[in-house]
Amino acid sequence: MAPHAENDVATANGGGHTGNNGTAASGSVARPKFIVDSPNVVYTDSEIRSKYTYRTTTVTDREDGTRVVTPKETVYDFKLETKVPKVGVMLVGWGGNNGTTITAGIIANRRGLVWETRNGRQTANYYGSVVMGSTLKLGNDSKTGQEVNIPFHDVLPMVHPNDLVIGGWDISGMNLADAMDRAQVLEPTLKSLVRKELAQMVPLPSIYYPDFIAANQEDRADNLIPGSKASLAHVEQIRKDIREFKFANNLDKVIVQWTANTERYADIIPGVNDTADNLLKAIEAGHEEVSPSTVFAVASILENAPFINGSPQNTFVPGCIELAERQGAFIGGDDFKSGQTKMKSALVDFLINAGIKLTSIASYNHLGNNDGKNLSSHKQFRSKEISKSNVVDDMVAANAVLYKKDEHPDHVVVIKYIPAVGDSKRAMDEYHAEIFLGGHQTISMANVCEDSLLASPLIIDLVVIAELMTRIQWRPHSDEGESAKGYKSFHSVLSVLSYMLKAPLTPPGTPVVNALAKQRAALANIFRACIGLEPESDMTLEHKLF
Ligand SMILES: NC(=O)c1ccc[n+]([C@@H]2O[C@H](COP(=O)([O-])OP(=O)(O)OC[C@H]3O[C@@H](n4cnc5c(N)ncnc54)[C@H](O)[C@@H]3O)[C@@H](O)[C@H]2O)c1
Ligand SMILES: O=P([O-])([O-])O[C@@H]1[C@@H](O)[C@H](O)[C@@H](O)[C@H](O)[C@@H]1O
Repeated sequence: MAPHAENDVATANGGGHTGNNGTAASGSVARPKFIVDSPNVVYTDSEIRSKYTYRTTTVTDREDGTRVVTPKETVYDFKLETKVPKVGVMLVGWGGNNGTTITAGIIANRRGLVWETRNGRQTANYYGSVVMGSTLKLGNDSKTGQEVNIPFHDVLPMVHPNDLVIGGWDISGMNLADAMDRAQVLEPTLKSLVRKELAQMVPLPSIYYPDFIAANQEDRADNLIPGSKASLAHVEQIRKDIREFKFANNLDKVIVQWTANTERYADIIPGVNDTADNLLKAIEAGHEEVSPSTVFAVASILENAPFINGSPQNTFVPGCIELAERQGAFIGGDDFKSGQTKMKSALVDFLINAGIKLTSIASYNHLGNNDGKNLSSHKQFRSKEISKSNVVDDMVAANAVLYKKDEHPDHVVVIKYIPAVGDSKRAMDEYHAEIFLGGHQTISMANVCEDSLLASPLIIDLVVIAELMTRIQWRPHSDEGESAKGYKSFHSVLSVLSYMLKAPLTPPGTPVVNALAKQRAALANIFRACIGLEPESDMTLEHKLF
């Protein structure tokens, strides 16, 4: 049966319809990687529309003590624009270790560079990016029954990172080639191949409010927009920068991502940053408690450019979240989850779900890059300590067999600055647990994390997925035909980005999920729903019931 197509708008393409799950160069429609043959999926020349039945289970505890479990079905209509736009990404902190590394990495991939290393010839890749380096199970082969897995990037039409236009701001005016040298992350042979291009790239001047980052950063601050506290002029300058970057590069969309230094937490002050209007007034009044990252977030929201916070500070004060909701703009954060914490969330998920009672986590690391230098200041470290500590909370709270209410493992986070190791962070962790009959298990782990080489691919994942989310809309299922009525975007707070982040920001009042496997499953299954596919349950009944 030919796949369902509305009004035959889609033209047959080798018998199939020009369904559009593929990858496309920016601004074009991709050839299909696959088509979904279902009455619940409609392909047009510009959209994929799916009718999706979302199945959950509600639990009700009756007064007589009976617990009643009720399957529940909600039917949604999803609509995905399949044209892949031309996208730019503006990095705040572009001249830093992550900013220079991701810029060089995209150029290396775009040009297919190969360079000599002491281990032999190295070809550019996107390893460490879930979008570019991992796969998803599509289904089982109709003949052999074997799993069919496809590149994650192919499940829906997504921007290819090679097509991203990169720019941004930095309080340091150093060009990207010299900043790449300063970062001391990349092999000299690779640097020599991209140096000429990076030397042409100079970060835009940025805002610098000294009290928010370590005093030891002052010597970098030579590329500044005048003014040492929040102002509407700062918001307008950043908005202007975004518009001009978009125009100059003929972009359809711009995504703004904070990869600048970790700031101290901002105090949440009623009347200052508790509501959108108060925050805007506080910025106009130059209130000392409005941080540079919040000013960037506000400017991005007002330009309807998705803003993602790759650092742990509380950029998204309540007024900022309310502003994003009011403007229908996307925000996401906080704090890239790159090495030690990603391992922690996977290991804790495994231990607790194996019924092993984790009783303590000692999480130490030292590093010698500028991030570590900034974190050597207590207030900035405190921001990171919070994001690195809360990552186990949901997994512990979900297991009342092991943990009494409010009981949780001891957990300490230590970060030390040792310049000698540079960007090559040394993480050393000890996980101590109670096992059967009073026994104990102790897992000691050394994890050398090349911090920027682990974090930079996450910048790609965050940008590509945030952009994709701007092309997905939903509505409660309607039989009123496929008019555009009633569709709306996902909530402004993109909790779907949680897999890449230590402290996932979620819509106010909704739960935070840190379990790594759950985060990835949510991402994959939401994308499957957009093409009418059921969540991957891994039940494989086809291999059990015969
Ligand atoms: N593995 C990782 O690298 C990793 C993981 C999680 C989070 N992070 C966070 O990502 C951020 C960047 O990490 P990095 O290693 O690239 O740090 P970095 O210090 O090398 O780069 C930060 C850059 O931001 C610039 N900067 C500071 N304040 C600014 C402002 N107000 N406007 C514009 N630029 C500003 C600095 O000049 C510097 O170039 C840090 O906050 C870090 O905590 C990094
Ligand atoms: O993601 P992760 O490896 O757990 O955490 C890292 C920390 O271990 C490191 O000390 C810090 O400098 C990085 O910014 C990053 O936050």
